[in-house]
Amino acid sequence: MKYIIGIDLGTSAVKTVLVNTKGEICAEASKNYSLLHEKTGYSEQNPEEWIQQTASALNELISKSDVRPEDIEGISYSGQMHGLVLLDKNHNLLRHAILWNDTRTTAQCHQLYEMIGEKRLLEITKNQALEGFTLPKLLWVKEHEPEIFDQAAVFMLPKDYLRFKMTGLIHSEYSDAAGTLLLNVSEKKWSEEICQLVGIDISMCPSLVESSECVGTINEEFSQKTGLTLSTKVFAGGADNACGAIGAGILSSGETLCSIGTSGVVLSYEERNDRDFAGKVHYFNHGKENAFYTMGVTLSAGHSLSWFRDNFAENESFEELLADINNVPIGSNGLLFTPYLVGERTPHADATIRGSFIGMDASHKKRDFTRAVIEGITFSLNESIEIIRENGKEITSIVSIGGGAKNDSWLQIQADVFNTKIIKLSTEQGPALGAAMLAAYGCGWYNSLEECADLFISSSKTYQPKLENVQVYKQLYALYKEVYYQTKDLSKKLNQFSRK
Ligand SMILES: Nc1ncnc2c1ncn2[C@@H]1O[C@H](COP(=O)(O)OP(=O)(O)O)[C@@H](O)[C@H]1O
Ligand SMILES: O=C(CO)[C@@H](O)[C@H](O)COP(=O)(O)O
Repeated sequence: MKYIIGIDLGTSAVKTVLVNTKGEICAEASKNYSLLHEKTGYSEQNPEEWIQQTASALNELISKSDVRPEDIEGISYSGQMHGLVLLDKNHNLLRHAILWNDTRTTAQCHQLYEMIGEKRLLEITKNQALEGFTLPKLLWVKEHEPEIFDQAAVFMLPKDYLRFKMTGLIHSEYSDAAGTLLLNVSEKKWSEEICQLVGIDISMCPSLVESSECVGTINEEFSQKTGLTLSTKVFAGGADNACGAIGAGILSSGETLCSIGTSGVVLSYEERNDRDFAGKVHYFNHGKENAFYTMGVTLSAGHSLSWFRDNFAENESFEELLADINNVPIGSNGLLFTPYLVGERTPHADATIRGSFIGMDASHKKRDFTRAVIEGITFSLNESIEIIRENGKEITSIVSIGGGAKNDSWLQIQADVFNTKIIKLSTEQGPALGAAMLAAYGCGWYNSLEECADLFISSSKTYQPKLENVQVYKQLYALYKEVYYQTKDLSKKLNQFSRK
């Protein structure tokens, strides 16, 4: 039997899966790492930790599976998007990675509009200038750490750095490059025009390949660290949301995904490279060749729940914390939560907005707060669904993946708030499975990703919207949407008192 490995370099952990030719998951191993929040709005990670923890997860994966390393034919990647990794000319790291949920770059986003023009930026990249994207981070380093920027020879995205450490070779691929604001999304090439206008040398951009392309094999150093053989083929991989979509079978028009990890994402497949969403949702290249997707992002989706648990229910598992939410009525007894812990992306591109509980009263218990957090995250994702629907998409079913798809009550809440059927898959491995599928397809096991999806993916349960719940949620959702406008200015004023 032959095997492939999928690696998902997430924000909270690296997850690895070993899959056989029948699409069966034979082993899983995961290792956590930390987030560094040195100041309000900052979010960084040490890329060396990604490498150490991936090596340790792969070691565990191989030893517990008992497969012969020479039977592992291919390996591929999914990675948290947008993070900036900077290397010098000898390919040494210059600083910690600045991550997708770091919001220090509001000034650089304004500068980008001044240098390029909002309309032209949108024409080339299909996206707005948002704090989370890579180019504003590059400009921030240029302005605030010139001594580091002067040494920078190449920039990389998180999983591309991991692949580089495993092969010694530097590449980028379209699905992740799309999230940098340096890619001409429809023409699939780095934009010389943007590089020139913002003063970035285009040689800093790694060469581009397709997600399923073989870029090399495992190098000596990583083989020694993990037990992988030098003959295992390495495929480029994709952005975590592209891989999440592949791993959920979102491979043709009309298919939509909801992924609740640290962030929350609503993603809809697009065949064409020329649709105009006016930057209201992201428009990126898929991991499937010449395909695209639109996507709305809630920055703190799962993060809001883990923040709540870590601070107010420290010793409880997510299962324990959520056990009681069905004993709380829809609307959490008059409590609303907005999940703006680190600002927001869709539909409000606003780095200074902060979260709130509205409607607290003396009768509220912890379970009311817990349900309010779950409902608030789901309302926020519904704002992205609303934009996609308003632009002519009919959404009649959504595949739900990520940590947020582990809980039955939450899946029913998604069906009721989104007013559509929700499909839960039989494996929880979304992006890691998508990465494994890229390796399986790249190895030539199947003629297409679709053929691979038929074998690898199956649904385990569906959740239908309940009409009476849908009606109540519609009223609550209208109130939820008002909270942003009512708290926007307050958040700005409070900002001066936040931790610097
Ligand atoms: N059993 C569970 N029930 C509900 N939510 C969960 C559960 N387990 C994890 N989560 C949520 O999922 C999030 C982690 O999702 P995951 O997809 O593993 O994240 P990432 O890929 O961002 O590292 C947690 O922050 C938490 O909010
Ligand atoms: O910024 C985005 C997408 O634009 C995030 O979705 C990141 O890609 C991180 O994802 P998770 O770690 O939450 O899966």
